[in-house]
Amino acid sequence: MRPPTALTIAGTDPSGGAGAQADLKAFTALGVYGTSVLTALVAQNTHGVSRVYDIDTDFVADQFDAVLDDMALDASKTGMLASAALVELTAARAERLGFLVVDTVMVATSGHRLLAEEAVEAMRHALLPVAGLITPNLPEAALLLGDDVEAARTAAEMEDQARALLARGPAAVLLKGGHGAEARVADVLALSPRLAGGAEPALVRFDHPRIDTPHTHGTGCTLSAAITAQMARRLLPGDAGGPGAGAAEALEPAVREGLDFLARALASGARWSLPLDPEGAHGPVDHTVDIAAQAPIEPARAPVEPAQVPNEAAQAPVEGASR
Ligand SMILES: Nc1ncnc2c1ncn2[C@@H]1O[C@H](COP(=O)(O)OP(=O)(O)O)[C@@H](O)[C@H]1O
Ligand SMILES: Cc1ncc(COP(=O)(O)OP(=O)(O)O)c(N)n1
Repeated sequence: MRPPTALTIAGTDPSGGAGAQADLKAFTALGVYGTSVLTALVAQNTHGVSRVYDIDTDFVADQFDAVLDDMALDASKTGMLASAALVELTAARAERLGFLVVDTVMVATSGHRLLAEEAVEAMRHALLPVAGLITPNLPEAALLLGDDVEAARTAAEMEDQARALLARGPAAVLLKGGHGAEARVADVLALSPRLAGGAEPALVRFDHPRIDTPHTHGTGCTLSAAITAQMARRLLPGDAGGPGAGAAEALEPAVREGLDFLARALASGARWSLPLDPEGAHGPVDHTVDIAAQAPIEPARAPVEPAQVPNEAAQAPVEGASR
């Protein structure tokens, strides 16, 4: 038996909240076998990115070969692609990636560039046309539409931009509204006519309460990975390659369940205090939220309160703890 299998093509986050680490956690949490092709090594944590170490394009190609020569993929997602060369390398392999979710990562919340400026054009002409779903946030959607386009501010503008992005070739667009400030967050899913099975694009609006938390590091990565995992679980071999009947039926529920998973992970992560210095930190979401709910694991020690950290207190064995 082959389990549902997915690939993330992404940069790293050693602190575990974003990038390939977040993607693999989300795949695992949702019962999907995760594989990875790393595009850049990023020194970052809940306070931001300090350094990016590029990986040679030919070594990224070798990683693709290692996975694709060995395993069949139901779905894949891209995160940080770093350069135009890596955007094009990925696009050239699209046919073998299963249903392809493109998270159009460009700039980290901390302001660090994760995609070279000149690579935006490669994303527009090479990757958008081969994507099953793209998941831009508001600033990314504007930039994909043109260098002088402004981010959408209203629901009507979001719908217009989602439709305009569909015209660039992806089978579907999820325009994420997390960057607004309203009490409710709205995301718009636009399905191309070929996916919606009609003459016009179909629009679905997802509206949910904004969770009051500073811990939003990796929300975009986690959402796109959760949708990828849901597609991998739903698609039969043969469905994934094009926006056929299987993908059309699977996509809306996959997006809905991906958003629900993220909402649970955000709500649970809101109670965490991982950063040693909480001032200005954006902690991760809780990818284990469902696993912990299904099979509660007895804590090996009492939870550490922030005041006990650092460092010796966190490392000293807690009395009565079994490890
Ligand atoms: N505080 C929040 N409460 C609830 N949902 C959120 C919150 N922040 C972000 N989201 C959701 O997380 C997803 C990613 O949001 P966004 O911040 O727009 O993208 P990115 O992380 O790529 O910049 C979206 O679906 C958005 O609705
Ligand atoms: C390696 C890597 N890839 C992507 C991101 C961006 O993560 P995202 O989920 O869009 O949100 P922030 O972490 O920027 O809040 C990243 N930081 N690192």
